[in-house]
Amino acid sequence: MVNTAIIYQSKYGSTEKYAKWLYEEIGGDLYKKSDVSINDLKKYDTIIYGGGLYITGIAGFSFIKNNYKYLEDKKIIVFAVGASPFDTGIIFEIKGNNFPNEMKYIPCFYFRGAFDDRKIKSGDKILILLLKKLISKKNELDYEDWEKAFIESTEDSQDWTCKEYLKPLVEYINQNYKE
Ligand SMILES: Cc1cc2nc3c(=O)[nH]c(=O)nc-3n(C[C@H](O)[C@H](O)[C@H](O)COP(=O)(O)O)c2cc1C
Repeated sequence: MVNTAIIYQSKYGSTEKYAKWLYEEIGGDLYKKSDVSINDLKKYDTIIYGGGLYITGIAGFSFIKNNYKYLEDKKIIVFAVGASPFDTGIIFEIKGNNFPNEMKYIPCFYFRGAFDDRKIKSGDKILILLLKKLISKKNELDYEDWEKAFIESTEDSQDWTCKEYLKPLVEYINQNYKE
């Protein structure tokens, strides 16, 4: 798809992996969020934004939210990458936590990422300790999905990234946006 920009923000590489796999599948132009300005996006019909999940927020998504008025005439698709296992409620949760009302119609996809304790940056190490402390004060039965996955995945290194997860997104694009 020539007229498509895939933009991503990735801290530890999972979202980047999915963005690159997607680029291999559908083409277009691939950008790190830090390398692109809203002006650069004027020429595209379709904008696909991907970001890692950090304490339920999609990394860098304010770039899309804050510039939404310039993007309203475009087709937008969002994907998020996190440690939580996939279930049908997760898209609802991600949208609830990240999408303002006027953006709720935007299609959103979720892919499972990775967690490697050895690669965690020092700022995140402190955050992880604090989060673990907070979460562990709750009754295990009350854990949100991401909290459960967070506690389990931070015990060990895990890599759930898999190209197959992209299938629903690629199918969606082929069905709806193929020129
Ligand atoms: C401080 C911290 C907070 C996180 N919060 C969440 C979260 O809320 N939900 C989730 O599913 N995964 C969470 N994760 C896991 C990351 O989303 C996961 O490692 C993902 O693969 C990161 O993608 P990236 O490497 O492209 O940034 C968190 C990880 C860290 C280090």
